[in-house]
Amino acid sequence: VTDAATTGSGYGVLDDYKTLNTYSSNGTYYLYDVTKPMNGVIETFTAQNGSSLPGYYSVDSNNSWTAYSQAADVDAHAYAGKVYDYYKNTHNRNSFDNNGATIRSTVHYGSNYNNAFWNGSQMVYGDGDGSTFTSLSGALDVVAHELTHAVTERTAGLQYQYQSGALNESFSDVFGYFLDPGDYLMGEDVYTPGISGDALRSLSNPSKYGQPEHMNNYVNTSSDNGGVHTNSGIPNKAAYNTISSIGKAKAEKIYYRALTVYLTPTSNFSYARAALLQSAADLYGSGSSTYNSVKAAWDAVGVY
Ligand SMILES: CCCCC[C@H](S)C(=O)N[C@@H](Cc1ccccc1)C(=O)N[C@@H](C)C(=O)O
Ligand SMILES: [Zn+2]
Repeated sequence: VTDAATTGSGYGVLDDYKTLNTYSSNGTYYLYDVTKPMNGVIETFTAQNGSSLPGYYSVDSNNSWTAYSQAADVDAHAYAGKVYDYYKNTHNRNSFDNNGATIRSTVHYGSNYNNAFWNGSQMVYGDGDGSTFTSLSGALDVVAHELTHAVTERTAGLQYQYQSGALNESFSDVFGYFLDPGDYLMGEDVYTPGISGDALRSLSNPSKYGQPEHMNNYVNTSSDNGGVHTNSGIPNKAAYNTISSIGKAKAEKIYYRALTVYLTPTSNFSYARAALLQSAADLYGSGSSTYNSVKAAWDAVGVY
């Protein structure tokens, strides 16, 4: 029996229809995408609500991925492909290692697991408990957040603690916005399925969801690796200030350059300001309005 790349279809977490890059072998279909250039494979697994990784290939008998239990698999696979395409088409980066590394996701991790993460090798998504979250792969900004951790790990290597950790989190949120620019909200598509209009975080209004948005309100804590999900509100607000003044197209070039050229494992907020200013100068000139907008964005959050 011949093995072949195939096109399947199915429904995502929000019951949205989509086509899928799949693979058929011996009469079974796999969420295994071989369509990317330079052999960058994208593959999706299920942990079947266990906690061992990667678990089992997500499979289907007829390439029609329509079961409710397959929705998280469908979105993890489709959205990983979208994030791959973004980094390739916008930044000419071939996967998170810029060398065609296989992008692996596992869904249905754990039981009622209200989170998603990059474990150093792959992306992992819980199904949520149905109240705080629904399946987290159902949001493109979540998938972009997690895959950006992989890019960060292979470039700046920002240590996941205190200010460098808050920057690590912020860059994941900011690229989550670049993938899902309809609003400045984070996770809104999968957060509190019973409540509309809310989100886990907001780039434009961090304080609405309990985050500081000025250095004067930096939270000194040892919990959550030094408050990485709290203090990310400060660089997130600076990013909102930047994007709203210079636009997405320029902002994403500046953010990608800072992440891949200037930031280091121990960079703090002040260094991130300098890295973004240098990137703006490199790309648009040191006296440019773009440069001045980045400067104003960080002045406004009290980081110099
Ligand atoms: C397992 C240990 C914790 C890992 C934290 C991962 S990287 C993370 O930051 N996950 C995101 C998921 C996300 C992303 C965008 C939008 C919504 C939700 C996150 O923010 N997790 C929150 C719930 C947290 O860990 O506090
Ligand atoms: Zn994260």
